[in-house]
Amino acid sequence: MEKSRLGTSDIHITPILMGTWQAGEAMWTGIEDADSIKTIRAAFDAGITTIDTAEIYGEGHSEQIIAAALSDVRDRVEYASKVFANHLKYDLVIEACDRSLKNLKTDYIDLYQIHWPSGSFNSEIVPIEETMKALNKLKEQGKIRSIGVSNFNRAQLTEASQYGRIDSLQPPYSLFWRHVEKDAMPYCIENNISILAYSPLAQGLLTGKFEPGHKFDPTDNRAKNKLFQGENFERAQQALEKLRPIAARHNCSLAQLALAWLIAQPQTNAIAGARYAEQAQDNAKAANIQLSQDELAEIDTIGRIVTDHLDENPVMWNW
Ligand SMILES: NC(=O)c1ccc[n+]([C@@H]2O[C@H](COP(=O)([O-])OP(=O)(O)OC[C@H]3O[C@@H](n4cnc5c(N)ncnc54)[C@H](OP(=O)(O)O)[C@@H]3O)[C@@H](O)[C@H]2O)c1
Repeated sequence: MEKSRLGTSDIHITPILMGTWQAGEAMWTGIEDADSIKTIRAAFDAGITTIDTAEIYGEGHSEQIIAAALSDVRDRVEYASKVFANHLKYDLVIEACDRSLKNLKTDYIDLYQIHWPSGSFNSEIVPIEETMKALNKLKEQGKIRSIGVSNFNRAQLTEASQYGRIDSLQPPYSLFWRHVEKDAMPYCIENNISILAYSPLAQGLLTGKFEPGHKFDPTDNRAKNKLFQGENFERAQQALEKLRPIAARHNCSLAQLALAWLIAQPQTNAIAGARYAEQAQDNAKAANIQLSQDELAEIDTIGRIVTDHLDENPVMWNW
């Protein structure tokens, strides 16, 4: 898989990243640790070398699973982890990073991201200058190789950039939710900041596997995702019907088509979550699909059937 530079850093990342929010028994997804380890290893074997995690995913369990899957190939993978909104004070950032290093069984994290802006989830307000000071210190010490932010809007990203180099933004971004294009994306393009899109399959909706009337298990948080409800869901089905012939022309799945469209957007890489090895393998193949300019424009228009009717992030509850 051809890698690209992360921001202006000397790190190179794959266009499809492996998302590990779902990894392991600590999460609601009901996946056994051994299966998550196999899934992450399958992603690596399929060419995905950049792995996204966070201290809050299973309270460090996701990071431990990544270490179990990939420690023997550490020099061939890039780890991206995150510090949560309740750990943004100087000392807490340093401690959180040390915990993540221990969980990941490594002495450096390639990309360390602020997961949510201070104040999110009722966390204490911490000036961004203080958090950036800690991140710059960690970078100086070689514990992290680059700094990123997630769920920041343009104003927050601009402010954080005053205190140090930001190499990536991780926003929710898919064919069905494109708010970042109007907000922070132009700033990222001007300033050479990579976009690492999360929920790129709209939590699985873009795979086309959910039929009308689908009922989620009550423990599945997607039951609260507005894209899976009412008119949004109906519009999504209309859009998916229009995408099917394009996918058929490329002999690919709808998931691959949605990811291929996304990674063709400026400076954009996609963090695809996968519960099973087959899903990770399927997603990795999206990197080989070449869409023409006409097809990109056609897919763009189809996506608007859904996204233009949404006025807030449908997957807001997510981590
Ligand atoms: N920064 C943040 O605040 C934030 C927030 C959310 C996520 N993330 C990151 O982004 C990653 C991805 O986001 P996400 O998990 O929310 O959404 P996603 O990647 O859009 O969807 C992932 C889900 O789609 C289904 N799926 C994936 N590939 C498939 C395939 N090839 N065929 C069929 N089904 C497939 C799986 O669910 P089922 O098997 O259950 O159907 C999987 O759990 C996370 O793992 C995490 O690393 C970050």
